[in-house]
Amino acid sequence: MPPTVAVVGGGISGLAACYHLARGPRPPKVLLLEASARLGGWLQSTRTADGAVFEHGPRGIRPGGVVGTDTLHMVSELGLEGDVLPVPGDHPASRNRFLYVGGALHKLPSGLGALLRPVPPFSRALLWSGVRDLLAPAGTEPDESVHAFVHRRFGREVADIAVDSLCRGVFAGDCRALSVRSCFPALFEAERRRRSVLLGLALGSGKERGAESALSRRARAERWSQWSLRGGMESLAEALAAFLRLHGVELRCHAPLRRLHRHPDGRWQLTLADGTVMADHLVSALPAAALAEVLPAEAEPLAQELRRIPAVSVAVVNLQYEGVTLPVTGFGHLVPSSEDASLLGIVYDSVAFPQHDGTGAASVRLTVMLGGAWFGQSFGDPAAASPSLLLQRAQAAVREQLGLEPAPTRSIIRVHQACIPQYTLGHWQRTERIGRFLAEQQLPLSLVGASYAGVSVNDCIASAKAAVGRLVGQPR
Ligand SMILES: Cc1cc2nc3c(=O)[nH]c(=O)nc-3n(C[C@H](O)[C@H](O)[C@H](O)COP(=O)(O)OP(=O)(O)OC[C@H]3O[C@@H](n4cnc5c(N)ncnc54)[C@H](O)[C@@H]3O)c2cc1C
Ligand SMILES: C=Cc1c2[nH]c(c1C)Cc1[nH]c(c(CCC(=O)O)c1C)Cc1[nH]c(c(C)c1CCC(=O)O)Cc1[nH]c(c(C)c1C=C)C2
Repeated sequence: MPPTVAVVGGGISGLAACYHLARGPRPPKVLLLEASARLGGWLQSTRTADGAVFEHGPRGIRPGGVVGTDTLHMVSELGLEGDVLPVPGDHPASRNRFLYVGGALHKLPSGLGALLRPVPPFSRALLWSGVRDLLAPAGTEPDESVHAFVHRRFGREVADIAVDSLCRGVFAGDCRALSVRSCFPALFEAERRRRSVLLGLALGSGKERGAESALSRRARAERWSQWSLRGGMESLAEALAAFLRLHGVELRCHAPLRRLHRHPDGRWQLTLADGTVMADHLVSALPAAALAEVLPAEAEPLAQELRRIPAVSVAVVNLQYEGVTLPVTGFGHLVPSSEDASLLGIVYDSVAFPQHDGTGAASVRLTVMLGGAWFGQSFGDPAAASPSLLLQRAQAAVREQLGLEPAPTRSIIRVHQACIPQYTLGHWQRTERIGRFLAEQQLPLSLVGASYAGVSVNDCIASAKAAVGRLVGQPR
């Protein structure tokens, strides 16, 4: 009898873990347990009768690097090539990103001009920040906040405006609390290797590639900045689920894991709402805090570390307008916390993916993201936040920041509780202690997912692939 591997959590990480388990030469028996009624986790797309697609979670995946190449390989294997919607390098959504500072939109600087003369909202030419980085001594701390690191290397303005906004646009987080070592490992390592971040990045290896496919070669040739799928990001979860069913993986929704016990024979006993299941190995694709709740008493030191990995809540408001024109064209804009802490930014979805506009009247689709690390102070308890207040805030921001006066013709409001893990200062020590505990106790447990080593969809898929590789003893 092949061993049984239970994968808990049916988000992209759990689905990808099942995918890599199922496609091996001698696959184990694989069982996926998901608490909710659907698979995909934060991959959530609403498709309307008129053919429009609204994303409530991720909306674009980066094609580059090992992880981006590997994801495109998986997408090819799933037969989704024909559904990929690329954003090529010369597209406005690739070239233009904006900051809303001092009551106005500013295109993020690019090109030589911006390097040599001051471009608002920055008061000095960015050349000076570059020179500072080339001359500043290397840091010696084992970790530092993203803000402190960028302030030290590039100066206060870059930290307060550009990097504050970047952390809001990726982690919905506060750059003064987030760890540079864990959130931006490439920057941290560049400084360690070459003393200067710019030098380190310029001389970095950059040659590593994942599993190539025709799709990844096309992405490189056309310099895609990101891609989506015709049916939205949720189609990736749907295609994975179809592949897994075909390969004999048992997929169970409405199956929350309540408790874990180690059976005397070494196997896990999983307590579900309607009975128990035995497994030789467990892959947890749960958020860290959810795993902490189900661990047995003897794993309390592990549970304590897991509880120290927090996550922030984000309100996602999708809006559709008819008969309006955006004042600028690009991916979207971010708002630094000094301008308005509660409003993270606005994505101009129609620019990157007009294919998702549907067949109705010419429309503009926007997504307003609110809250993040500032959710509590801005809107109170996310479990009780008022949808109408969030809608009002989102509409007001669109009016003020983009000048769109009419009321939207469609709106969808979602509050995602604890949806983006925060790698705060010292996260690397927490993950090391977690790894040590698992090894010392020889627990048949693998941890994958956004809580540990990267929040992007690519990183989640890569963490699942690496964990399965370690489990079955093969590089994958
Ligand atoms: C608003 C938003 C926008 C984003 N934008 C992007 C983007 O543009 N590009 C990008 O690359 N990434 C983006 N991300 C990040 C990325 O989408 C997530 O990090 C990723 O989807 C997390 O996947 P996961 O499988 O690790 O976790 P989750 O999606 O959280 O999945 C965990 C699953 O576990 C289940 N579960 C919980 N408890 C139990 C239990 N006890 N028993 C069984 N099941 C349980 C949950 O129901 C859930 O389905 C975004 C995220 C958000 C929230
Ligand atoms: C305003 C809030 C958010 C927006 N997107 C996210 C939040 C919290 C979440 C998110 N966005 C990206 C990722 C993946 C990161 C990766 O490594 O691939 C996640 C989790 C992609 C991304 N979005 C922006 C940037 C700079 C990045 C990093 C990758 C890249 O350069 O493409 C910018 C951005 N995000 C949002 C807006 C409005 C925005 C504006 C320019 C929305």
